[in-house]
Amino acid sequence: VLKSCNYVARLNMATRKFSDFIKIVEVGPRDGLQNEKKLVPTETKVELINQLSECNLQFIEATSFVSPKWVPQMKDHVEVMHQIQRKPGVKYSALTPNIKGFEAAFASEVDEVAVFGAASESFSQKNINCSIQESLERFRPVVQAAKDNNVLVRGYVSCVLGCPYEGNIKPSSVIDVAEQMVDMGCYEVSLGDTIGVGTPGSMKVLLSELLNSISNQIIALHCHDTYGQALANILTGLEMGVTTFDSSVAGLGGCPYAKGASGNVATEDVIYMMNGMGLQTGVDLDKLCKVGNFISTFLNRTNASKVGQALSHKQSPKSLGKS
Ligand SMILES: CC(C)(COP(=O)([O-])OP(=O)([O-])OC[C@H]1O[C@@H](n2cnc3c(N)ncnc32)[C@H](O)[C@@H]1OP(=O)([O-])[O-])[C@@H](O)C(=O)NCCC(=O)NCCSC(=O)C[C@@](C)(O)CC(=O)[O-]
Repeated sequence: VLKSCNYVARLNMATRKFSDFIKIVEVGPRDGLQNEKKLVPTETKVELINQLSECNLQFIEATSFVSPKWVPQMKDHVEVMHQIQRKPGVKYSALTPNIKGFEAAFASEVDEVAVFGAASESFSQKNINCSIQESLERFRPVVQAAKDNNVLVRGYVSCVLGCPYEGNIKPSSVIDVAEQMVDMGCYEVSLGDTIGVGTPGSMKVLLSELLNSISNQIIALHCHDTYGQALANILTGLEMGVTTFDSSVAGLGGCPYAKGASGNVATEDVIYMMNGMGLQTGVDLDKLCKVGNFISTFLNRTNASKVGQALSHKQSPKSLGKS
């Protein structure tokens, strides 16, 4: 206990923050499912989101209002938003690549939207069919329309630590896109290690440069776990004062336009680590493990969360992972 208290004290000193609350953005229903080859029935998506809401997750990315030709799995975005049971206090968000997506998302009463760009030209072309600069021009009216309607906008930057088409990406390319997103009015920028190639070394280099111009309080990390580095990268972010992390129940996920990328870091694993460090997320790990088992069973695959696997063999996980 003493050790973790010391850690939190050091972390607070490093971050000049007086709170030990960590914001978790659950992206399983969107990032987790978008790459599934077989269409997941709308009722299963709705059930997943409802169960996640019961775990006290406060931010759930529910779907994306993208072209059904590009990502068929998300084509039931309207139905999903209409059928979920909204739990008071939970923010349900969606991706919106353009104004058409924003208008549909707004009509479906999303609480927040996210625009998504990249630090790699090739990935931008493959994922959203335009250059980085064109994408930023396309996001501007989305952010403006959202502002006019009091909807918060998050910005994603993909490929911050590597690109499936271009390899290494310079921090300056990430910073350039992130700064433009902040300038246009995004309240938070999530840095995506889309193919999970980053290490604490490259994460530290990126954040050291990026945090010179953007506050750690508006940065989120979105780590895929392809090379098993996601928790280590998150810890690096924590040590540098980042307090918002994206994750996906049961480690589901991958991007349809980033071949070979595995799922996001599992939410269960992140919560277990935060609990062990004495950091607060408010998330009920016991319930979350059950949700991870539910969706893994539905998809007929092994639960990719280490914690989910370990705890499904124990009787009560409640006392575990606590400092
Ligand atoms: C951006 C576009 C639309 C450009 O696609 P485009 O083909 O250049 O767009 P367009 O404007 O020429 O329109 C083509 C067709 O799409 C329709 N359309 C156009 N927009 C919409 C919309 N919003 N909703 C529904 N339909 C739409 C439009 O109406 C038209 O329909 P048609 O006339 O041919 O019947 C396309 O490339 C697209 O949808 N891409 C999405 C790709 C995607 O979702 N990727 C995964 C999410 S990003 C990710 O996973 C990374 C992240 C965020 O997790 C972070 C990380 O890990 O790095």
